This record gives sequence, structure tokens and C-alpha cells, in this order.
Amino acid sequence: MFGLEKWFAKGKNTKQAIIELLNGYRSAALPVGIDANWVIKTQESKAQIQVQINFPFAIQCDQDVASYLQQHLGKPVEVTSKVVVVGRPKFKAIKHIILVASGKGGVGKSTTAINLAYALRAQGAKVGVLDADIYGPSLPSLLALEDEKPQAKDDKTLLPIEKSGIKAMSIGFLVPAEDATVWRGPMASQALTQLLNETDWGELDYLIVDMPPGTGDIQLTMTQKVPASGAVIVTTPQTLALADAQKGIAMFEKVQLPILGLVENMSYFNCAQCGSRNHIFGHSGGTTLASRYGVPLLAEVPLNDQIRTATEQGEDIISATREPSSESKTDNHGIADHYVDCAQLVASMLYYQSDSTSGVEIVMTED
Ligand SMILES: Nc1ncnc2c1ncn2[C@@H]1O[C@H](COP(=O)(O)OP(=O)(O)OP(=O)(O)O)[C@@H](O)[C@H]1O
Repeated sequence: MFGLEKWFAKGKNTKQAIIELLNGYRSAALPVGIDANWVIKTQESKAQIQVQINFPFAIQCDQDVASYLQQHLGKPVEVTSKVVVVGRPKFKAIKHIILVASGKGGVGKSTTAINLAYALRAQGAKVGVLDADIYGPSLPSLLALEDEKPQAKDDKTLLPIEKSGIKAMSIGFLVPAEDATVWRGPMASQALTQLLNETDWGELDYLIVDMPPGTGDIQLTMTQKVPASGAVIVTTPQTLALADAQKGIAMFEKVQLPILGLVENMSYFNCAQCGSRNHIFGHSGGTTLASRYGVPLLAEVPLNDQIRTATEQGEDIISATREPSSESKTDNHGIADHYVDCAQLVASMLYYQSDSTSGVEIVMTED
């Protein structure tokens, strides 16, 4: 006895069967399945079953869920979903602020931050990016918007610049880079507070904050000034970078900010000619560090020319390469998928760790 017959034999109707099956669905970002409350509608016709789901965090998995249901129900299934991020905003109308940090410079923190933003957007969320790298703002060039100037909404508020569905603000849009490099610590953290406070972000599900590299006093002060939900730490596999990433973990633990996970960037290189995978900067460092500190390894992103060129040209690599791409002969896991998987994990962790029921609202001051 197969498919729906099996369920009817147990005296269940199609809706009950679907809900039960969805509850048993598992993926890295859906570790306890799809909750019955997220299922908005089920409809069965002769030809197919239609299921409508509202996910409470950024995730796009309609095809996977449809194939899973189809396999069990023995009938074509169409799944459509929307992302409706739940929880009270923690700051203005922003539901979650995510810090992207690194122990040292040049490991690909800004590249990860912007691609994480694109990936969350591609999963159906409302996303903004704040470039807090006051001394070396890179957001204007990552978005290819170097000559843009934000418009003033009124005396006190600036409108963020929008590109590819992302709202962006950076000190780089406001002052020449050479002016910001001479700012001392307090000026830098005050600039960050002002950028966060005085930008009209509107409603956002996730605001990604690209932090300045390092784990010194400036980074610590900035972390304390931003009402963040969690941090993502970017590292490369070299021993030195890992040692610095460890300091980053310690810094966030000190201020009790949840660490959502590690991204190991430039993790390996796939040779386009011979198809072999080379761990040019070392092997398994991120995995070891993640397990030592009990934090998830969110992604192992390869050193890849597509990533460099897209970010240098201000392109949204997630939309551009979302089709299954052949990154190399041995790896058909598209470049975009690394960021999409990372985004889904981050969103899932924020949802499951959320204290949205506590109703606590954080108010920022400028001292
Ligand atoms: N996975 C990758 N594959 C190829 N190139 C990459 C990758 N990640 C980052 N890059 C390139 O490395 C350079 C440094 O990246 P990025 O600016 O993101 O680093 P960062 O850690 O933010 O640096 P900083 O400390 O200066 O802010 C850029 O040219 C970027 O395009």
C-alpha cells in the first residue's frame, strides 16, 4: 500500500497527512521540521496537491519540500511559500541585527557580509547592510555605488541607498575615506551609532553590520553599542587567522552576544584544469575551531574568481549564479549555494534562539 492510500487506511485526511509529513521534514535549517502553524493552506484536486506555507525566518525550499511530499504521497505536489519573519523588532523596525566580524583584516569579511545580505534577500527577507568599517569602508565599491550620496529625509534622517533590493548605508557615502582614517576610537563608534540611528531603514527583517576588522577596544565598544541578535565570524584557514578568529569568539562571549557561527573563507581552491581540490591555506582549521568552541561552521567558501569579480563589479552573485553552476569538474555545488545555505542557517538559528516572546525593546543612546 503506497502514498495517500496508506494515510487514508489510518483514517487520516489529506491535510492531516500533509501536516504530519511536514513535521517530519528535516534539513540543516529546519532541524525540527515544519510546524503545523506555518501551514496556511492545503488543497487537493484530482491532478495535484497544493500546499501554502509561511516561514517565520528567511528560507526558500519549496522545491525540496514538494519533492519530499510527492515521494510520500505519490501524487504531484506544488508548494508555494512566503517569508514572514516573526518577533518584535529589537531596534526601530529592525527585527534582527547581525554583526559580521573578523579577527584580522583581508579575510573576506566584507565579501561575506554583502553576499550574506544578498542570500537573505533571495530567501525572501527584507535586508539592509550597514558598513561599520569606519576606517576602510568598502560597501560603496562592493555595490558599485562610489559616486552615490544618500538623500536627506529631514534634518536628522538620511535615506539609505538601495540596490538589488538591499538598503545600504556607509560612512564611505558621506565622507572621503582619508577623513575617516584619522578618527580616534570614540569618534568611530559615535559615527557608527549615528549611522545606525539616523538612517531611515524602514522595516527590515535583517540588518547586516560589516564590522571593522580586529578585536580591539573599538570593536568591543561598537559591539556594545549595537543591539545585535548575534555575530558571524569570518576567518581563513591559516593558523594565524584562526588564532585571531579565536580572539573574536572570546570578545563576543565577553559581551554575551550569541555567536551564530564561523564562515571559513578561501577554504580551498578547485583547479579548473585538473578538477582537484587544493587546501592552499591549510585544512580543517575552521572545523576544528568551530567544534572547540561549540559554534556551527556555517560555510566553507572556496577561493573562487567568480566571487572576486562579482564583488569587485558590484554584482549580486546570488541572483547571477543561482542556477546550478559548475564551479569545477569535481564540485557542482554552486558558489551561490554556499551563501544561501549560510543565510538559511543564520536565519534559522536566530529564529530558534529568539527571545521574541520577552517583548524587550532595546533603546540606543549616543554617549
Ligand atoms: N572566497 C573568495 N574568493 C576569491 N576572492 C575573494 C574571496 N573572498 C574575498 N575575496 C577577495 O579578497 C579581497 C578582500 O576581501 P574583503 O574586502 O571582503 O576582505 P575584508 O576582510 O573585509 O578586508 P578588510 O579587513 O580590509 O575590511 C577582495 O578583493 C575580495 O574580492
